[in-house]
Amino acid sequence: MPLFTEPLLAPPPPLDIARDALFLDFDGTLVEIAPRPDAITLPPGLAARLAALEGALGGAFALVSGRNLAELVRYLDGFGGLIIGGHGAEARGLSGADTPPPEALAALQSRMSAFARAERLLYEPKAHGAALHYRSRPDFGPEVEAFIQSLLQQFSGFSVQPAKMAYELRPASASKDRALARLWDLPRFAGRRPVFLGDDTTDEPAIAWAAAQGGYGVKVGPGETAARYRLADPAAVLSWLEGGA
Ligand SMILES: O=P(O)(O)OC[C@H]1O[C@H](O[C@H]2O[C@H](CO)[C@@H](O)[C@H](O)[C@H]2O)[C@H](O)[C@@H](O)[C@@H]1O
Repeated sequence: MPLFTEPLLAPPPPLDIARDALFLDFDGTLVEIAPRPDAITLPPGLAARLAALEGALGGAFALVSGRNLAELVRYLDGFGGLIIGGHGAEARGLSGADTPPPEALAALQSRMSAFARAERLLYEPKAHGAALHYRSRPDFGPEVEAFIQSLLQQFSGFSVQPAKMAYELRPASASKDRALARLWDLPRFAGRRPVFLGDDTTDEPAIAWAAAQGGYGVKVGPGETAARYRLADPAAVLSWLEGGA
């Protein structure tokens, strides 16, 4: 008898463009995970495809990522819609939504960068935090986590954000679900049902938020989740978005 360690979930029903509001994560959801953050390969015509989707949804669409907003804007040149970056700390298209960077940001980044150099890790500075990637040293996760936890004792205003082969520190007040709750007041979302697609731990609060508003979440890839549906990978996401799942 097979032993299932995670819920078996069906693919989502087709998107209802007249009724749904769509929120998409970036890394691992639209774009395959790569060895380094700057080594991703964008699916052909991604920005134009997102722009078309946004139009079809009457603007009820946003990209919601942990990445720096500036990077997302650069990768998606040609898509002019709503973007949430920095795990909810930054926004394009929503005035007054940006979280001020925590006061201790520069000191914190200097400690993380020095640790990365000493331990041969990849350091990723962010506008509101920073990440330590240990993909090149896959067994080193516990040490990275312990170091990140130790920083929490010394610098206030941050929360730990686990990511795929990485640990990040982000502003404690920023999260994807809180950012979505702010977006949700925009007139374009009125009367719609939120649908959130994501692949990682940072996406689970947003998945729960979508369900609490009467919508649903879709987990991309394997792993435990509160989502109602699952798609295997970014290729399956793109196919579903184009009506082919
Ligand atoms: O919220 P997301 O759009 O999913 O962003 C989460 C983090 O994604 C990036 O890191 C991850 O993807 C990299 C590229 O595939 C990969 O090399 C890394 O191991 C993953 O953790 C990004 O670098 C982070 O800033 C995002 O927070």
